[in-house]
Amino acid sequence: MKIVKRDEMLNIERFAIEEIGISGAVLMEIAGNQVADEIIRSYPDRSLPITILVGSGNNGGDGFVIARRLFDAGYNPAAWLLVDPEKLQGDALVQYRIHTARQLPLHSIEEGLARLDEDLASSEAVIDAMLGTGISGAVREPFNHIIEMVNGHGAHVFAVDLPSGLDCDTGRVENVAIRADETFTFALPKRGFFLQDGPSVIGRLEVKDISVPGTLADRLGMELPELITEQLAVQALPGRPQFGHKGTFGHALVIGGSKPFVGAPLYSAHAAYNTGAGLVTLAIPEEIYPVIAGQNQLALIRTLPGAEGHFNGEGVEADLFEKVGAVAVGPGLGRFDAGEAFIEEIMEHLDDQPIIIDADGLYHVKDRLEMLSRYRGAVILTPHPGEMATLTGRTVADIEADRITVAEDFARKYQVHLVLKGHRTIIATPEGTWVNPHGNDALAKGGSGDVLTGMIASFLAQGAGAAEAMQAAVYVHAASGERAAQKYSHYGVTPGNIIETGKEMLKEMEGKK
Ligand SMILES: NC(=O)C1=CN([C@@H]2O[C@H](COP(=O)(O)OP(=O)(O)OC[C@H]3O[C@@H](n4cnc5c(N)ncnc54)[C@H](O)[C@@H]3O)[C@@H](O)[C@H]2O)[C@@H](O)CC1
Ligand SMILES: [K+]
Repeated sequence: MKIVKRDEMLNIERFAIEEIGISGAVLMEIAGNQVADEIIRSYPDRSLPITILVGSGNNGGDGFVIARRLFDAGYNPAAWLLVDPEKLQGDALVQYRIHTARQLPLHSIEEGLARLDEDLASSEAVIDAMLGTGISGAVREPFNHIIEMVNGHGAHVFAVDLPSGLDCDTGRVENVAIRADETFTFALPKRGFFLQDGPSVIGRLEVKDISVPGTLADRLGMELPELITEQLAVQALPGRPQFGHKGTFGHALVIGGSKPFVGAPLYSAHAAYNTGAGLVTLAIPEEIYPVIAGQNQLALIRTLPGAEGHFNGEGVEADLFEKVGAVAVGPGLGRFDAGEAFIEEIMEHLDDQPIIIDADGLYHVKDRLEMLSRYRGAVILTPHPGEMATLTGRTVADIEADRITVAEDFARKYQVHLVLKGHRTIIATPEGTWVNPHGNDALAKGGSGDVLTGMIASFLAQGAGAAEAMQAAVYVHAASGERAAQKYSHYGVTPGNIIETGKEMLKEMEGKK
């Protein structure tokens, strides 16, 4: 499913209205019906107190449709028009006229905010049809006060298209925004849901079909980021030939580890093994061999010479890469003087196998990005925002302000594949962009990134293309975080739990393949 900005959504809708010939009022009718149906499904009790907040634009028009449909279904919602009816235009005015012609009850803002607050205080559900994609700037009076009133009460809040106050494109909340429990968005998910404040105000997101399919975006030649869904991840997952042997499923090489970071390469190697790699080799500095050997029963171990608890940059020889299908360098690597040259040498030994560069591996390539552009195979970088700041010379705040654009620009400029981690991970490649709506705070722990790296390496070794391996791994990793938090609490999830739960996710996914 594609993700859109305001102008893109408007262009698609304009095309649907002008070229396809489905009128705006019809779209509004479908949109309002879709939300009303959800509310009726959620609350079969017709006596439930519901307040509907209707704004001045087409988002308010949707609110009129919802109100009418709920009255027709036997509910008695308190519908509040929050602007002077003189200000209504277009399809919203059409809906207002239908509402009044039907002689359905309608409260006016003239009755005062105190009276509205009484309705809000006694409501079980509030429907926010105040502001949608058309918002510009900070929320103005009286909507700012009304939003604070809604957020101050405990009712279940349904946002229509988007929570009022959220910017559709940037995900920024300028002053206030509705904190929705559920957002029913129309046609396509909006970009702001996945950026900045978006994820914390949208609640559960559901995309409602309003007869404006995403395929219209293709017809208009729009290149849009795509949402990572289970279905997409299932397709991306490499196949498993039934009679394959360990060679069929590839050999992943993980290069990393140092005295302070012994666990990191182990997590990567174990994640690779537990997601299907045929063979995993762990290349570590010789100094940490005893600790690693004591904790590892799965991977083959290769030691390289070290100094002061790190690699010393030597010992990178051709046989290390024999029959290796994918390489991950960085987990637990740490920083050492020869780091830059070490990674350069690794890349020189490779033919065109995909290479993932993670953690301090990223630090060591920050001044050698052209080397990455020149590499014959796929280069996958997996920075968190801090590492992305190091790679780009920008601030973390800059990166977080528009993660999608930052990731896209970097991937195109250096012709690399990027997993920009964080709350709503972005995958950007020279060919396309994907946004991951899954994951939670349970993943925000040391070791979690090492697991992700291992999963990507594993899928690459099993023959997935770079973009597919990233999509499948990002999905499995994030969805496992969500699933594991249900079992072990958000506090208690460990990277090991992510690996274990990842197997449950894979079990479900292979059944759908
Ligand atoms: N265009 C279409 O074909 C469809 C649009 N739909 C609905 O239409 C919405 C977009 O409608 P509009 O473009 O009319 O925009 P909105 O209804 O989102 O908002 C525009 C109105 O809000 C006011 N406004 C803007 N910024 C404000 C601020 N900061 N503080 C207070 N008031 C502010 C404007 O004066 C204007 O009256 C979508 O979100 C969706 O809900 C749906 O009915 C489906 C079809
Ligand atoms: K809204």
